Amino acid sequence: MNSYDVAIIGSGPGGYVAAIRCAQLGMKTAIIEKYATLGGTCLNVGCIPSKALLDSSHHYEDAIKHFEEHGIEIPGDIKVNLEKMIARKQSVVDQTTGGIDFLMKKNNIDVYQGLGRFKDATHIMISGEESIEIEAKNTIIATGSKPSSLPFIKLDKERIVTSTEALKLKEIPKHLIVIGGGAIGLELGQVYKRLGAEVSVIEFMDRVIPTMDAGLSKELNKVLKKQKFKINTSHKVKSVERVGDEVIVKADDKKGNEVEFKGDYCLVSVGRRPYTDGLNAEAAGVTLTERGQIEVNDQLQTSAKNIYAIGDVVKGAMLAHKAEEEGVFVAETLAGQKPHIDYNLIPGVVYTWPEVAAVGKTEEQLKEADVAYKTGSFPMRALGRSRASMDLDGFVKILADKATDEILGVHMIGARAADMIAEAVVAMEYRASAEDISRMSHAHPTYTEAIKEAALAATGDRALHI
Ligand SMILES: Cc1cc2nc3c(=O)[nH]c(=O)nc-3n(C[C@H](O)[C@H](O)[C@H](O)COP(=O)(O)OP(=O)(O)OC[C@H]3O[C@@H](n4cnc5c(N)ncnc54)[C@H](O)[C@@H]3O)c2cc1C
Ligand SMILES: NC(=O)c1ccc[n+]([C@@H]2O[C@H](COP(=O)([O-])OP(=O)(O)OC[C@H]3O[C@@H](n4cnc5c(N)ncnc54)[C@H](O)[C@@H]3O)[C@@H](O)[C@H]2O)c1
Repeated sequence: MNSYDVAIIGSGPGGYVAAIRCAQLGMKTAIIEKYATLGGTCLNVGCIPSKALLDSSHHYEDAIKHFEEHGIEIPGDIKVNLEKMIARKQSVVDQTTGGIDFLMKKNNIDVYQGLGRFKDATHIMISGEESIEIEAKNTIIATGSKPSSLPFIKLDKERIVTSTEALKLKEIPKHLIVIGGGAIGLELGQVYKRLGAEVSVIEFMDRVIPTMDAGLSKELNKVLKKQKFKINTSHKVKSVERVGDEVIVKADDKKGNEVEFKGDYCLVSVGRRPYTDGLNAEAAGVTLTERGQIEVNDQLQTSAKNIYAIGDVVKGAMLAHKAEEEGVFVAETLAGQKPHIDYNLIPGVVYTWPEVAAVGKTEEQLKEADVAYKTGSFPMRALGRSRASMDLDGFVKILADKATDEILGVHMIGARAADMIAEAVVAMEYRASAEDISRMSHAHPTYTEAIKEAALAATGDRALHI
């Protein structure tokens, strides 16, 4: 029987990064993945394919809507070849997952394909083409998550679909009904909106992206409406039914009146659930929470001392970079180091256009905690860079401690906000004040000048370009 210092179950961003770090630190490492390709949700049916389709659909939208104003004329019709678009997405996925195979080989990590199932706390059965057993001194559970749904919805995966199927539709919906106005609903909704679908979003809460700062929700809502999305907030879906090629969704609005939506496809994007099916966690003495997550302490250690859990299957944000940080954290803990993760500084991004990005506390959280804070905002439209690209929507908002000026939260919506948020993370990691950012030179013309201007605004109303 093969024996390892550490075995990792699941090869998503949590698992494969943990494996690399364990191998770097000299541990004999195995990784177990039930699917034929490595990379988990993120690389196969999540972050990467969704961004590939967002990119392609963005090019198409630019071509049909914006090329002309740039003085670019294309004779004849511009058409979408959906099959080719989906094939390009798949080739991006294949290259990326192939890259993980390479990294496993480079780091001498043994890869097992098959479902990992605990026999006890130090033995794992792997049922793939043939069944084998391995021994592991330590195990990291990184089994991720699956789409969740509502109890009354029958997902037929043809017309009533989750994100997994929405990444490979065979036709552009005429009318896509999206249940859930979070990251998945809005990102994939925007893909099909750009390709020509009518898109209706039905959101239970009173705003889209309800966990982010309310200012971001408001601005995104405004921009999406301009893009002709139909947004229905404070709506409680009560039935979803397929009739032939039609999907009928019924919901109650804020006043309790029934509203009916008829479309040809329905995307159910109401969150994801931790995935532990087939793991036999209890045989290893690993307990789950009421919500089905693996229970862990602050060291990400489960109720079994030699077993750790990371990523979507434990508490916290369901994000690839959070899973990665946790993978490194556990590997370094096993090596006797004292790593640290500041969960307050894990940024959140929604890859709509304009992009939405944030780190730290929202205004709502600061109010709730009774923290005295000040704000500085700057609109993207006041930047020369934004005018050059005609990306005028959005703003940067900095929240800083009223007494000390320390930055407590940064919230932005605009072109390339996903990349810009890294500046705020660095600043907050070093506990910078708004004045610190306001005194740093930002290249001109860039979108990042809005961060400097917002910092100036937070430091005594000193913004220069408004
Ligand atoms: C459409 C979509 C878009 C997304 N976009 C983003 C984004 O832009 N940015 C971002 O940060 N996050 C994004 N996410 C979320 C991100 O994909 C997850 O947070 C991330 O994949 C979690 O990583 P993980 O390693 O915990 O688990 P996963 O990536 O889910 O990987 C778990 C792996 O474990 C395997 N597994 C499970 N059980 C077993 C078992 N018993 N034996 C063997 N293998 C097993 C699974 O097959 C899977 O491959 C997106 C998700 C979706 C669905
Ligand atoms: N850009 C990114 O980082 C990215 C992209 C996609 C997914 N993800 C992650 O994947 C996970 C799943 O994404 P998601 O968009 O499905 O979840 P989410 O939690 O981001 O959004 C789900 C939305 O559905 C709403 N909702 C819940 N129940 C509802 C109901 N009965 N009727 C109507 N609306 C309802 C919620 O209020 C919420 O706005 C999230 O944790 C997210 O962080 C991240």
